[in-house]
Amino acid sequence: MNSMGDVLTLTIEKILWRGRGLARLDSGQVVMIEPGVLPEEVVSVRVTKAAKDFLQAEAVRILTPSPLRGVHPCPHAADCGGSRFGMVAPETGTQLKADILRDALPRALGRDHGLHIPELRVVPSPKGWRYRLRGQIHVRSGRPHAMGHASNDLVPLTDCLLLCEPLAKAMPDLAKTLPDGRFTIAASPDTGQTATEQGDVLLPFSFPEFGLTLQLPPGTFFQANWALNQHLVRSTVDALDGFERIADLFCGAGNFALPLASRGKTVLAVEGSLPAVTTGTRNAKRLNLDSVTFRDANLARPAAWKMVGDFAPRAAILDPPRTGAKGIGSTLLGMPSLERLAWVSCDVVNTIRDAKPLLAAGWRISSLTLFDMFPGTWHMEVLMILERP
Ligand SMILES: C[S@@+](CC[C@H](N)C(=O)[O-])C[C@H]1O[C@@H](n2cnc3c(N)ncnc32)[C@H](O)[C@@H]1O
Repeated sequence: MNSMGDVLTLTIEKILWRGRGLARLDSGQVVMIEPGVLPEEVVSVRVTKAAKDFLQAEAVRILTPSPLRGVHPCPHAADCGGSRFGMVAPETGTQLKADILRDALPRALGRDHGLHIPELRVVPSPKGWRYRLRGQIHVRSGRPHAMGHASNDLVPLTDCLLLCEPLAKAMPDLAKTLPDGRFTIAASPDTGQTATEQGDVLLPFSFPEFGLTLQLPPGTFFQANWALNQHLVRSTVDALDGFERIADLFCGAGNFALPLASRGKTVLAVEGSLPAVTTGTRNAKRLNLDSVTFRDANLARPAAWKMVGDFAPRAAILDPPRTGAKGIGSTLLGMPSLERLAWVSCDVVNTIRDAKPLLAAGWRISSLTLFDMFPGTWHMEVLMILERP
């Protein structure tokens, strides 16, 4: 029996969903190791939790490194948890994520799921580093910090390799304008202009393929990897080609709804954050996109779904937060007008949990695409298209 604090030598079998390494003791007992280890590495680990069926552990030393492991390029890597897979080349990271997804998806579906899983399409990020146009910093005495991964201590930041160049460069000056606290900072992909969530600056964000430029406040949610977001939006819009009435649920400020409206679709865009709805509505008005209606509603409540049902969409986009949207599968099943769903997922295990009632009723997964939105981390965005039987 192992207990907390024990040090073990283990070989990593594979990386699990959420980035943890899986290893087994000679007895067969599973050990899950905190993110940052790679397949086939021999690692010295310290047990941090001894549960009944498994152990949790953290790596103390990499004894035999994977040939995939290189030197992490960030000076803050040892303390900051922001890019825990930054020790592999970005292309390798993308392949690693594809392996993680190929392993996790059938397991989430359940042992005897009997479903056809389409071949995975993988879209890498145009940039492996310096891709984020939005980030969060903790400010203390006018200086930027990140939350340390091994503790709750703040790590002073001189740079962040995830942030695009203009934002990383402006970070110290932006921090000087802020009181102590946690703040969003953002940069425009069009002009490089930077701003914090405080104040009333609007930053331009273009969709060249759709001929649209949105004006977004830095504090509003938008996809941080804007270059790859172009591919995500195009794939989603293409997947719903042929449908005229579309519900964009968990729509944010209209990342999908506005491009869809620019193609003449009638869109009901539903979102629980009022500032995002206000931003979406303002952009629709500015751009004369009058076939989209934004509604501020909580999709955990039946009243919101009554509104969606009354709209009678033929297709829907679902892009809930990481925690997913429990109960949504049964609600969608009760909506007879729906024929196709574009489910945008940043946690596919939660998505499968939520989609199970639809899959059990015969809906099929017709396509599956991994967008490597967050290089340097284990996180990924998955677009799953579901079709009514
Ligand atoms: C992953 S973001 C997606 C936003 C948008 N689709 C985009 O691509 O920019 C999830 C969105 O769901 C919204 N949200 C979370 N819980 C919600 C709820 N219960 N009802 C409605 N919207 C919710 C959040 O405010 C956030 O804007």
